[in-house]
Amino acid sequence: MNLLNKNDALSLARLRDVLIRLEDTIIFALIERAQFALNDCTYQPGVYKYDNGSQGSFLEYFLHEMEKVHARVRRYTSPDEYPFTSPLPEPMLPTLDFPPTLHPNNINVNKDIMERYLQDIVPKICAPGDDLNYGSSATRDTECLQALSKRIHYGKFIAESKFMDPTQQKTYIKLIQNKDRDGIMELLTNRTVEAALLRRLRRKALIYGSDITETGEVVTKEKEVEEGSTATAAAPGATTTSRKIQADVVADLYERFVIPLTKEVEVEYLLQRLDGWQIPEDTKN
Ligand SMILES: O=C(O)C(=O)C[C@]1(C(=O)O)C=C[C@@H](O)C=C1
Repeated sequence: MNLLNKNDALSLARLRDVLIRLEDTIIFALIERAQFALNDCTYQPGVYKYDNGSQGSFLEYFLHEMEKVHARVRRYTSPDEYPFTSPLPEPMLPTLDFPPTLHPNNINVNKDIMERYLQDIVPKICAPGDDLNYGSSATRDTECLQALSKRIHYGKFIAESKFMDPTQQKTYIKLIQNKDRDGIMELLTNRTVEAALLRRLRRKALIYGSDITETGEVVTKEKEVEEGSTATAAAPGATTTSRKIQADVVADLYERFVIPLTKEVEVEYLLQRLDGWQIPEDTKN
């Protein structure tokens, strides 16, 4: 998606295409993380002494160092990129002129994303234990977190696109003026799109998580289980083998966490949408 082009950034069909592409990024990132054990010590504060004075966990240290470099190459000046850490340095590249697609807002749900990722996702996809691959786990964690953050914050563009729809704008304005959070949530919800997304995700996760044998046979995780394969067994309580994740885990995490947080971003964005905005005369009544 070229966010320097305003038409691209506000077409609902194009935005949904971006979300579909990000599904692939997220599934592969999760599969990559699932190769390594939980490595809980990378998430606990104070395990190591850090040269940047950080008191947080190894993951936070790593994220901050990486985000500093990314900030220097202006990653976070793009309206679809949100950092997890601060303070960050100014870019060394000249600023790009993004057209003002989004209404000014202060929404950043990365704290919630981090919490859910650590509490719900990592324990589901990784085998318990410690395999000493701390750098590899943290690298994969940052890839998962960045992809999830981008996907979820795309809710802002989607909300803007829905708000700008002339057939809906009047209704949105009324709901926003009444601070009717539930009404806004209901209006922006499209259950058909959500159901199709979950079906597609299950299929994708099944295919991406499969192995192809030398004879070209596709061996899915489900099949391995059915046939009592000797492939690396999942650790007790974990829902994965050491390399692949189950299709249902991905769909479940979208259903319980990715879609609801995206919708939360949409609602929050819309609640701020009228601030400092001149309501057009023809939508006033
Ligand atoms: O596609 C949309 O209309 C969105 O708002 C995105 C999304 C999603 O998170 O995938 C969220 C809410 C809708 O109910 C459907 C899908």
